[in-house]
Amino acid sequence: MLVRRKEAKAYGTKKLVEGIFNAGDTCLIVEDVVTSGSSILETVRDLQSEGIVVTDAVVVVDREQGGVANIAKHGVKMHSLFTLSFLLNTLHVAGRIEKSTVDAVAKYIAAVQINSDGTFVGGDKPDVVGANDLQRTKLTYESRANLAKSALAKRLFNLMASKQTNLCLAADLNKADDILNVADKCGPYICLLKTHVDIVEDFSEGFITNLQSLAKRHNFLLMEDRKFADIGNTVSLQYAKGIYKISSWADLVTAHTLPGRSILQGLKAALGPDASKERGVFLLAEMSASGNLIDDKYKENSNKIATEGADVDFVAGVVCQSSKTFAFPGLLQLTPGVKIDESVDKLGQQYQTPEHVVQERGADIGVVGRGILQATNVEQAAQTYRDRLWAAYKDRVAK
Ligand SMILES: O=c1ccn([C@@H]2O[C@H](COP(=O)(O)O)[C@@H](O)[C@H]2O)c(=O)[nH]1
Repeated sequence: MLVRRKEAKAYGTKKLVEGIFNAGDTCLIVEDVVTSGSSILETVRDLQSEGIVVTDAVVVVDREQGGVANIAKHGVKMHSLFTLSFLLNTLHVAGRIEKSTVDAVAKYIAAVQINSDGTFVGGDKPDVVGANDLQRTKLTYESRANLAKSALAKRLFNLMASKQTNLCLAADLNKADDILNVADKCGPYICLLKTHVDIVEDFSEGFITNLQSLAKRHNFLLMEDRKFADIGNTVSLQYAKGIYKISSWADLVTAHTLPGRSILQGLKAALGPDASKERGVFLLAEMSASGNLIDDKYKENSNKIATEGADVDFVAGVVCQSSKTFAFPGLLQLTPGVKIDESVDKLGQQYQTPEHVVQERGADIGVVGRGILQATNVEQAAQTYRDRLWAAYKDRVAK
C-alpha cells in the first residue's frame, strides 16, 4: 500500500509517495469522492514520476461532473461504487428526499461539468438552479429537516411535522401564572412558545421550571424573543447572566443582524461547545412594524450572515415577512403579525391572515399573540389558528 502526500515533508524520507515499491509495479488508486477527477490526476502524475504504472482508479462516489472523462484522457479507467444520481434515487425511493430535489440536482449536474483544471466546460459557471436554491416553500417540513445545518432547526422541523402544527404563541403577558395558564391551554396546538421575559413582573426560577415542564408535557420549544443587538461580549453576558439566565432555559432566541456576524460569535461564546448544539437563534432580517428602517441591502446581508460562515450551524431560522428574504430550505421562516383579519394596531403593528403569511409570504411558522391572548376562549382560538396555519401549509406543498 502506498500513500501519496499532498506535499513532501522537509524531514524524514522527504518523499511524495511513501511505501514499498519498485519502478514498473502497477498501482490501483482508491479515492472517496470524485468531482472533476483533478485529485486523482495529481496522484497519477506523482506515481508515474516514480515509475509506477497506473491503469485504474476505484472511487466510492462519482459526482458525475466530468471525472470519468477527464481521467480517461490520461489512460486511467475510473470505477465507482455509487454515482450521485444512484444515491439520490435511492434516497427518493426510501422516502427520504422529494422528487423535486432529485430533479434539481440532476439539472445541476447536467449543467455544471468541470474540466480537470477546474474550469467549467463551456466557459463561465452556468447560471443554474442548484439543490440549495430549491423553492423551499414547496418542500415539506420533513424533507427540510434533512437539509438543516442547525440541530435546533432539524428538531423543530421534525416536531412541527409530527405534531402537525406551525403555530407559535407569543405569550406577551405580565404575570408568570397567566403565561403558565395559556401555555397549558394552548400547549397541544403549538410548536413554539415565545416569551419576552423582561415584561414578566414576578419572574422567578420556579416560573421557568414550570414553563419547561409544560413544554415537555405538550411537546413545544421555548423561544425568548430577546432581539439581541449589541457587541459580542455584551450579548454573551446578556444571554447567560443576569436574573434571566436565558441560555439556561430558552431553546431558541432572536437576534438582530445589525452588529454583523459577531452577534453569532457572542451568543455561541456564552455556551459550551456541546451546548451550542442544543440551542439556536433566529436572525431578524425584517420587521412587521410599519415604517421600519430595514431595506433590501440589509435583508441581503442578513441572509449572508444566516447562510455563510462557520457559525451557520447555530442559525435555526430567520424572522421575516417575505419568502424572498432567504432561499436556503434548511432554515425556518418565522413570521409575526398574524391575525384572523388583516388589520393594524395603534402602535404600528401590521397583521396579515394565516393563509396570507403562509401562502403568499412564505412563513413556515406564524406567530400569534393578541389574536389568541385576547380571545374569550384562548384554547379554541389557538386551535383555530393552528388549523388554519397548518391547512395553508398543506395546500402550499400540495400545489
Ligand atoms: O417583526 C416583528 C418581530 C417580532 N414581533 C413579536 O411578535 C409578537 C407579535 O404579537 P401580536 O400580539 O400578535 O402583535 C410580539 O411578541 C412581538 O414582539 C413582531 O410583532 N414583529
